[in-house]
Amino acid sequence: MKTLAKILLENRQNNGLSVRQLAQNCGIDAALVSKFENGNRLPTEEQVRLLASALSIPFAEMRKAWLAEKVYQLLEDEEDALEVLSLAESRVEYLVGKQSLQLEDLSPRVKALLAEIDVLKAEWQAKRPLNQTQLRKMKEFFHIEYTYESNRIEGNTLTLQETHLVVNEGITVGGKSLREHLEAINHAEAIQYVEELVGDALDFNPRVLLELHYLILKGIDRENAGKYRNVPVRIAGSAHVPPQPYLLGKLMEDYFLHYETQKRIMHPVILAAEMHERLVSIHPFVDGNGRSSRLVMNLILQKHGYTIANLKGDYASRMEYYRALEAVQVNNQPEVFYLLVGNAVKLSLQKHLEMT
Ligand SMILES: Nc1ncnc2c1ncn2[C@@H]1O[C@H](COP(=O)(O)OP(=O)(O)OP(=O)(O)O)[C@@H](O)[C@H]1O
Repeated sequence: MKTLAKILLENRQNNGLSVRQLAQNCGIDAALVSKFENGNRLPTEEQVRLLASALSIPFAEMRKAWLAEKVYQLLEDEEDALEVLSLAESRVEYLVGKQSLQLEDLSPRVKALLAEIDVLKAEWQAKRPLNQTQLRKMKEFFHIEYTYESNRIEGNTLTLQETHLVVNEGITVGGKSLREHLEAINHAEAIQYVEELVGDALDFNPRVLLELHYLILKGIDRENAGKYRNVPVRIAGSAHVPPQPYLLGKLMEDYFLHYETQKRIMHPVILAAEMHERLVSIHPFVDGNGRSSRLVMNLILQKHGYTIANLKGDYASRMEYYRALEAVQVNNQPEVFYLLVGNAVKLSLQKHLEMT
């Protein structure tokens, strides 16, 4: 890209104008115009507008060169200029990258899956109201399965049956650590909180996220439960490096802003997948990011009338989940993750329908 100085000089010469003539045409002092052309001074935005008009250059084009020059001037003496630029770039991508994603932007494969899901959802909703005992039993079944699988992703070794005994019967399982017991109990409590929110006017917001995280780490990590991290983190085995802690405040602000702007635009399944992926990619907590993000996804899904999407914790499924996250983070390809979440939503609706 040409510098602003070069654009000015070349366009003035191509227009057959002297510096004085150009200065007269745009009402700017000739000495100042010379400084702009030499790169010794940067015009104001208004001066860029006047120069663009006098030289018949589209203002938007010239403004881009002007903004790039401003960024350059800001960073030219910085030792870590490239690193700062790449951090700023990821912020900008995050802000504008997918903001306008709408149904028509999705691939035919994702759209077809969403169409199937919405047929199933309509069938599920047509079953309402379900018998209360039946509903309670179903919830008990799916909540335990969800706690089991989500904690299994995290490395918890309780079996499905043991998870049931710990959560529903209050039984201690021999040979399993206190932490594993607490993880099961905490996750079940966090689902309960999600359930309350589903029936409540309160929408997903920063306080809800911190509360969910607090419930996940309650009694396990008092120092970090319900708090954003203030240390850098790495995700084991992943090429994705979560942002430095000093960026978290702004990133989380953007995260919730994104939710507010997209919640009435995006398809709910895509919205839920995105809020999940963005949260684990930012990785705002020292621990418990995956479990919290999966709960956020399920809060959004259930608020829109879908059933709990359960990502499985067996080795192959876990690898598929991590690969799908990396595809978004490293290659900016969210499709695989949308399909993964979409398939989990579809399976969940099918299982719920089979049980009615
Ligand atoms: N590229 C990636 N590869 C693997 N995991 C990733 C990646 N990006 C984000 N993650 C997320 O990081 C989570 C692990 O982070 P963390 O240990 O803080 O969460 P957790 O809730 O304690 O554990 P888990 O999510 O494994 O249950 C993964 O579950 C996944 O959701």
